[in-house]
Amino acid sequence: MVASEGEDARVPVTILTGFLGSGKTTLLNHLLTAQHGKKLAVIENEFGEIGIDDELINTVVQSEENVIEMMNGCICCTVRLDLIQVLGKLAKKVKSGKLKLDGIVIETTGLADPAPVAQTFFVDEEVKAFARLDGIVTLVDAKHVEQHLDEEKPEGAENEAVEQVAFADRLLLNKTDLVSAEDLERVEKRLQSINSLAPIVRCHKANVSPDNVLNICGFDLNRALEMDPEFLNTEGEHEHDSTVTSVAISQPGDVDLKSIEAWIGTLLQERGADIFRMKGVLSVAGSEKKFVYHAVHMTFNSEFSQEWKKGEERGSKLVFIGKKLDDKELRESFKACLA
Ligand SMILES: Nc1nc2c(ncn2[C@@H]2O[C@H](COP(=O)(O)OP(=O)(O)OP(=O)(O)O)[C@@H](O)[C@H]2O)c(=O)[nH]1
Repeated sequence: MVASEGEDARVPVTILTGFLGSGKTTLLNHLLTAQHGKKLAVIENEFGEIGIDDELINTVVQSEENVIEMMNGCICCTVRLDLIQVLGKLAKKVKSGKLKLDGIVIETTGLADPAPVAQTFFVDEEVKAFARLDGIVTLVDAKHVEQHLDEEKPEGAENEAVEQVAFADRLLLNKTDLVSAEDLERVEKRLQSINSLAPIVRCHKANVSPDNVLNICGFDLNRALEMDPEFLNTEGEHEHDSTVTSVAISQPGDVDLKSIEAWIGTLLQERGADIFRMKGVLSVAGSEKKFVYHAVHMTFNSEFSQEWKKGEERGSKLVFIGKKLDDKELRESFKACLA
């Protein structure tokens, strides 16, 4: 597409944010399968040292059609330079005519503050010339958001859930099936009290029209500066709540389904308040399919999904994010479930 005079020809960028388990990957899967005719590049960022989200993105759409880039680590701190690099790589391909791109979607980790990610699009000259920040879209888990907004943080640490709502250009109030109409009203009022400008779209399974997410022309630098006068200060420090940590387990071989179910059941019951997020792709003995599970606090979902491919090494990957996680204990109790 050739831009007409006055039109911004830069690639629009959407930052997808939202607390752990709010539905970002679910939305991404919709965006990648919807018939909008746009070619998107997706940049995935994960907290924790092993990647698992790429497994959770519908492999059908992980085709040549879409460009998926992975980055591990916290996007708002250490991996900012990686982000600039990934964007630089995309810019080069677009410039040389190898790639035509209608949009870039950056999925941040559930614990990221979107402001420093947004800042990248205003302070790095090369990035600025190639891409424009179109909007910050924040997924909100209707069932758990209040608990995270209310959370007392250690001195100096920011509340990421609040930042994510405050910086949103659009709020997608997801998981409407898990709460009552009164709860929804109350949550909506709470969101408006933090951010009165962002329109709120209610949804189930993050099923919204791509028009609600892509090319919304939502980001306004002046508003960002009003909220945070230090928005463009690259030296600015921010501190995460260090009591929230992650444990990642990667284990070759098969697990026994019954033992795993019992183990997860106990964790949900006994640790559901402290474990914000669990997810895993497991190799279950006797099954040709991958066993995928998700938990957001005590809400649990699991299914046998895609088949193991021929020649693919079978094994399990699990991630836990939360408070008071005991690395050693989690590993040992998981090992007891091996087949
Ligand atoms: N009941 C219900 N579950 C949902 C809804 N949307 C998403 N989920 C489930 O919530 C879980 C988390 O969804 P994800 O899309 O992985 O969330 P996420 O924000 O990408 O999670 P992280 O990347 O770990 O922060 C999955 O089991 C989803 O199937 C919804 O509207 N209702």
